Amino acid sequence: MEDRHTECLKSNRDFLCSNISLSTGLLAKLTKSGVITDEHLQKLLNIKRNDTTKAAVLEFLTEVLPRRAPEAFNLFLEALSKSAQKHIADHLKKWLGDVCSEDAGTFERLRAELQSHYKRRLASICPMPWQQDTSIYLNLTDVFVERQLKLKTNNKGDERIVTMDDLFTPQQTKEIPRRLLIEGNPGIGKSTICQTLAHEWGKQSCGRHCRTLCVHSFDLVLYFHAGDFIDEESVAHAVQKHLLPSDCRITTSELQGVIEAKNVLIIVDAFDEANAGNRTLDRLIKGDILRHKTLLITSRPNFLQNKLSLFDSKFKVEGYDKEEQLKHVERYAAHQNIASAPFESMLEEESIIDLCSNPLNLTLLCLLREEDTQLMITRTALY
Ligand SMILES: Nc1ncnc2c1ncn2[C@@H]1O[C@H](COP(=O)(O)OP(=O)(O)OP(=O)(O)O)[C@@H](O)[C@H]1O
Repeated sequence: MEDRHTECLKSNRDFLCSNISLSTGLLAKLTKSGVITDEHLQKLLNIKRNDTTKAAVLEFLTEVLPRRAPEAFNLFLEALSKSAQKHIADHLKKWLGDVCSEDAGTFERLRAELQSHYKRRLASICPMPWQQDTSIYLNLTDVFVERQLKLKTNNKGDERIVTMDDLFTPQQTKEIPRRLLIEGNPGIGKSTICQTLAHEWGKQSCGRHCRTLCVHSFDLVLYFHAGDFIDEESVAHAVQKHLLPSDCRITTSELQGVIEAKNVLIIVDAFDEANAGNRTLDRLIKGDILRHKTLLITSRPNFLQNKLSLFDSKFKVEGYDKEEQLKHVERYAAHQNIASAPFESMLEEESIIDLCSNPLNLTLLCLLREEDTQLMITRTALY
């Protein structure tokens, strides 16, 4: 039986014990629809005969009904309605309706808070976060270059190139992947992929990601750095501390309820930076908690070796190809409102050609080139 139905029976126990009549009509309907077996029937009749109807109802509510299949609750309501006890079925339905609308209210508030958080915090990229004072910000939507990923298709090392739109597409097993891993070298664009996914979701509409099972198919997207889970006993605690404003009055148990009930994508960036002693993250990856939710982890290579088998889909993100390099510099130039020719010629410069396939290096080279278009960029200038 579903948790909310068990909760409903528990919260209305007094009312039900005082009001239900275990009539022959009700018992016959419960037996016919398979809510109770002949054995249950005999037991309930014995209790009713030797004790009271209340005691038999209590046995039914606590020992029988909660252990039956998920559909048993609705069959029970149907049996009540058809045996002249419709007012009891209506009472339970109303209780459920009230609780669901409370949950819906919490969900809507949480969704709105997260969307506004992502819209505010993730709209720009800061390519040099270590330079706090003179930080340069680039508009994510303007400069983002769509990435190709390599999806591992078997254990022999075969791979297939996919786009970001294919991230959540079911692979061989035809089941929606629940544990996804993206690995890639430093500066290759893992965090930017995560940021884009959360930011796109925050924008509410599908936009260009509408062709497949995209990020908008999730009710909620929870976007974390791996370090956000350190010392947090649950995902709900991490949401409250890292994703919500401190005056947002959604309790951790409300958060837990919404996370359990909804279709949630949990994005965790930079496993390599904060995996030691990170118990909640470990439990998430193993599926000890929230195993039916979708978890997307990013990491530099070789940090998840003993956990690789836990992932349904494994992707690699590698350096830019020539076309992506060109897009990167064109978008950068358009963003800064300057001609792209000097940036395009930079891509052909012998001394730095190998550096241009790394998005971080290429961004820094663009910043250098913009500072002084006469500057002949050398590797030394970059470092
Ligand atoms: N798809 C992209 N489009 C445009 N710029 C990008 C893209 N990916 C990365 N960049 C640029 O490269 C920089 C570094 O990328 P990012 O932080 O995503 O790399 P990373 O793989 O997470 O690195 P690390 O492992 O060191 O954390 C970004 O700040 C951004 O300037």
